[in-house]
Amino acid sequence: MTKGVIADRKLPISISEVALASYAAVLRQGAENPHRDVDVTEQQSWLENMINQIPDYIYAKDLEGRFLFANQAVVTNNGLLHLADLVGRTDFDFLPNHVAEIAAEVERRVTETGLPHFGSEELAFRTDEEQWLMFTRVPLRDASGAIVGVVGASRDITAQKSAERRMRSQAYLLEMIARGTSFRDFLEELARMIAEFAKGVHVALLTTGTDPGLLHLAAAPTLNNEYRRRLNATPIGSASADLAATAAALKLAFGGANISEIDHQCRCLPISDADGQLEGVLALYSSEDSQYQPGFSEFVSIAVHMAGIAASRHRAEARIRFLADHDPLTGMANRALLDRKLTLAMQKADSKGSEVALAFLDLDNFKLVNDSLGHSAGDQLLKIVADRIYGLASDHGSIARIGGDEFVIILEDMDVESSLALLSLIREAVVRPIALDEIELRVTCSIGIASYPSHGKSAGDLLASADMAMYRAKELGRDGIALFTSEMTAAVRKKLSRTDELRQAVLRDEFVLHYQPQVDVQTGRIIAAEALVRWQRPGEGLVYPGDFIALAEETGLIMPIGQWVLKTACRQARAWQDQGLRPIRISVNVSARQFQEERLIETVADALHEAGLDPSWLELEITESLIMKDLSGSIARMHELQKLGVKLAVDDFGTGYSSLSALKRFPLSRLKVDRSFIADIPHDADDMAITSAIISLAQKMGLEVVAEGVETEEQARFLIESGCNQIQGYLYSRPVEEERFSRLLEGNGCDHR
Ligand SMILES: Nc1nc2c(ncn2[C@@H]2O[C@H](COP(=O)(O)O[C@H]3[C@@H](O)[C@H](n4cnc5c(=O)[nH]c(N)nc54)O[C@@H]3COP(=O)(O)O)[C@@H](O)[C@H]2O)c(=O)[nH]1
Repeated sequence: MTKGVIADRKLPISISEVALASYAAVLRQGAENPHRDVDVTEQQSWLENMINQIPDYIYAKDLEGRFLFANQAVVTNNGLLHLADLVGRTDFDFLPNHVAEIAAEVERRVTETGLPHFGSEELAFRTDEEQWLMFTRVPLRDASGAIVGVVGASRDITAQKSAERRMRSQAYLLEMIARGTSFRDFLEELARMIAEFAKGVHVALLTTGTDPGLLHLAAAPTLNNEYRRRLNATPIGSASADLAATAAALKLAFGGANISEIDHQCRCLPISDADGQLEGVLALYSSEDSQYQPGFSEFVSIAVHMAGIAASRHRAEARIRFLADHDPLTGMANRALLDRKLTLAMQKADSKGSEVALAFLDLDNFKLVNDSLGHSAGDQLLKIVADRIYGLASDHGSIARIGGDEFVIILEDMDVESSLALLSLIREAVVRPIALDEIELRVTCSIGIASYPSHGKSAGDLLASADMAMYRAKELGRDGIALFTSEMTAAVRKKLSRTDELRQAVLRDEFVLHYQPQVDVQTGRIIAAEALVRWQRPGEGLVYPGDFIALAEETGLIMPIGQWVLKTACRQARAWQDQGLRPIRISVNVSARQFQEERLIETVADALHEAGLDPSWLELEITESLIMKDLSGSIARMHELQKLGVKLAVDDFGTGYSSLSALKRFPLSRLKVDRSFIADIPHDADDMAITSAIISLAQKMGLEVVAEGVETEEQARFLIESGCNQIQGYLYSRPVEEERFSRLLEGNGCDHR
């Protein structure tokens, strides 16, 4: 009846064991009390009926293994109808010898030792389907207690065994996922496991790949190469959710191989990741002859779920691997991958004796886009620019994004000259209008080119050369292309050391303010002082702002310098007031970076507060071109400053192309006519016309107007005649140190209050 002892274990007493014990007790009672024959017969029939209702297998055998008794389940399981057909026969009459021998051996041990044998799990081979039984065997004793045979009971535990197996498989699959087994190996193992749960069923696991709409065969362990080839690149049913269409396509591919005579059914189950995105399908090919183990469907559901988890993990790992080498925004190579690609390109060029052109592309004023339109608009713009660069350059080389708005293009087998045509096309493509939501933008770029092997022997050096060339393009007015020259290295070295010196100057407090008076020509009084910074560089003397402000702006050092200027100027204005001098306005230049800095309002308020200066005595000079770079942002900022109570003046007025309608929106107190218009008065009629137009414009708008750079009497006369009463320039005084300015103020007519 059974074969193959798998394991021994104690079980809680089952109903069949109770029945067995009762039956043995009844037999014993009958033997011990002959006067109760009738009762015993009745009881025996009652007991037999009861035992026959039990689905477990219960039997008794003599010492030779012959059946003495069995319930109906045993009779039926041996293919018989009546107990009488079984009694007297042995397992050897029903089972192959080697199988019957296993049971006989266990029963022999029980009868010889008198020890019961509890809970062995045995695989039954009677049915075509796998069947597991749990056996218990106890000695059968006669009235004297002598062992006369064996009583056995077994229970079908196939469902329990299959549940255990499912659990084990599930645990194994989870372990594979946790161990990071490759997705392909995982699917191979999964397909094998499913195939083991059903005979005559073929399993194919297909995954979605880079080709949209196609499924790629990942695992089909029971299929030969011809089938596998046919199944690969099967189209996914429309909208990927149409699994019936997918199944039909897979069935067609399977049948198309014409290997099997049998008409197979194809069932498709979607494999989805945690977000419900289709990652692949599980295709099951079955025929009428297919046989399934209990719990097959449950295992398939678990398998599909596990495949989804593995797919999610696989996707996450692939993403992590991708991000290690790529820029997440544009998908382009990042700096690490660029270095590797560039090194490889250089090695190839060495072996071929060719050149590599390297272009460094930086967008001009990209920060303004970010600051004024927000980072999301900035990101959109970068993606569009990246696409344009990619569209033109991808056939010729590799492209990387290595910083916010910095792109690098490696052009293999190209010298600098031949790369120029392509890079010009890229520059033109970048500058084409870009539509962002409702705004249309234009952004220019500066490109620097360096060439291997002439301009750098390592990837780092070559990139630094291209970077220097790009900076040269910026210096030349942006929106252009510059080639690297060896002089640039010297210039860059100089710039680097200058930056370092400037940084040290900030730490060592090497700055000083000079003050230039602004005079009311009607009264001859000094009405304001412009604070102008100088760098007292040890061993070099005074360095003027023209030689370091741009560098400070570029390196960000303008922030601490500007803060110092603001504080010192406010303190000085207050000090003059404290000395009893007539209060005058102090005018301070604010650079682009300072103006855009978030904490500007706080910085100004702090400087005023620390100095104890009334805000109305502080004027901030902002250049017209700075305002025009981001008109609405600048106006908003100007209003914030105005709320503090400080005055605002537009420096270099007339050079920044502000429209009249824009000018009306600026909360200004003064316009400063740029000295470039004053310089050629009285010789340049155009400048004179412009100057008088600016003056009358200011008057009409109710603004004060001051002319800077006034060096001659003629210039002053012209300005006074044109209606400009405030004048600043060498004619009255150069910028001077604080002490000298105090004396100027003291001796300036009715200086004292
Ligand atoms: N962000 C900051 N910028 C500053 C600061 N201090 C100065 N600056 C900027 O540097 C520019 C040059 O300044 P400077 O070399 O001091 O030149 C000033 C005057 O010396 C010069 N000037 C004045 N009168 C005349 C003249 O009659 N002729 C002539 N050729 N030059 C003259 O003009 C400069 C002042 O110009 P402006 O500011 O436009 O009124 C200077 O322009 C500032 O932008 C600082 O602290 N922060």
